[in-house]
Amino acid sequence: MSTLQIADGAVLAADMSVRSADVLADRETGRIVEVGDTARGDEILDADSGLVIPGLVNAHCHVAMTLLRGYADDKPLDAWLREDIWPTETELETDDIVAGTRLGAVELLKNGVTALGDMYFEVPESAAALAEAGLRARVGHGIVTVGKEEVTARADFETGLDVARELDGAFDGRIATALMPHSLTTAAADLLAEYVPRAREAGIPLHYHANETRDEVEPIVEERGVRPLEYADELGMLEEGDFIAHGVHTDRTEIELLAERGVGVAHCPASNMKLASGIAPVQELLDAGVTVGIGTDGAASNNDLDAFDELRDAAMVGKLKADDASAVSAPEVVRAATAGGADLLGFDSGRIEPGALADLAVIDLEAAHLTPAHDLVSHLAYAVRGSDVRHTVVDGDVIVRDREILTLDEAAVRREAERHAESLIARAESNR
Ligand SMILES: N[C@@H](CCSC[C@H]1O[C@@H](n2cnc3c(=O)[nH]cnc32)[C@H](O)[C@@H]1O)C(=O)O
Ligand SMILES: [Zn+2]
Repeated sequence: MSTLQIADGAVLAADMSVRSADVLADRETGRIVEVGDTARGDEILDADSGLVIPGLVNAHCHVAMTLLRGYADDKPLDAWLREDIWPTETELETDDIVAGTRLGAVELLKNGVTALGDMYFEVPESAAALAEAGLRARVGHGIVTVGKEEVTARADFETGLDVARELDGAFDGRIATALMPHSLTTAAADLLAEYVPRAREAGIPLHYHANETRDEVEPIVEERGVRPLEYADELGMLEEGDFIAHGVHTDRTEIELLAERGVGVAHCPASNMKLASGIAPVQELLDAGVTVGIGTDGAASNNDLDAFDELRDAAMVGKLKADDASAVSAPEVVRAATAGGADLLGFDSGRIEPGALADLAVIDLEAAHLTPAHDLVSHLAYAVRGSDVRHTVVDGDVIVRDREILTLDEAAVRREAERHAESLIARAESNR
């Protein structure tokens, strides 16, 4: 057994209590073996004056969209996708996506994110880039059929099913998959009816955008006479292990349906604010027993991948929505961003306890904005920033040490991303 000892820090336990302890991880199994006064490990990671937390889980993202960061802002979802994002995305080549994914991976890992849900295209290559950077991810090919011929639409579903089958468990289990139809309005009903059962046969869960905007809910209600999640249920798209993104405009019946089916929600507060989509009823979801995780969504609707920002946004808008300052409390958001997200993605992480995956982040508490330290859970929810992350560990391997990423050359990654972003935009604009 080769071990990593995260030494001399305070540790956040699953019950949200904090105590001084060392964490010992086995690098072969990638799991935590001991929390307490451990014997010396083979390698020591200094966590003095630090808080060891489960690595944050970014439950819903389109990582390679870092290339489109700041390219199109200040528009509602539908216009933003149709006028700016989709026309540009048609120009994306595999190496653009790899460059954007590496850039996103640097940002995520340096901000203490250890696992994510990623919906995009060129998944074999982007999943490899994520895993090689050191991230754990549940990935899928985003399937869109609107505006496509039947053959092309079907081919998109085939690609989605193929990558989900082929990549599940790849990279020593760091990569898991899902069938990812883009949304209930952008993926055709007849093809969903055909492919969802095929995913089930292969034991593949589903992930899709749902109830994100009002404009998405109304056409389904008008055309089918049921709420979007009832429609999803008719298609067999609400089974345990599935998770949706957003769930902003969900009514009581839909919330109960999610709870009954054991389907979780990746809440993306910044994206929902920026696109003026609305505010998800997070406290109601939690009260109903729905698992809630937190996601940044893509960098073009956020515009960064700092999961700590997201955690704070989730707490803030959760209170506004509930009209209650006690709603979406600090412990609740911290749990959502760690164990909640891990449960959504189906990873055995998000909790610091023996047997759990050793996916961890160490927060540097020596900062003016984190002084005094009355309550570290409060700090995690309201005061910590991504830049306070000192170390990040995945599978017991140190990926970020003293704010430096060890798996990638950050300067080279930034240069490459800049180059790909420029050429992508130039190609897209010359087509207009
Ligand atoms: N294969 C599809 C692409 C789907 S990937 C997932 C898509 O979700 C888009 N996206 C990013 N953020 C959001 C959001 O908040 N809501 C809905 N879609 C989004 C993203 O730009 C990307 O086009 C195609 O052929 O067009
Ligand atoms: Zn999204």
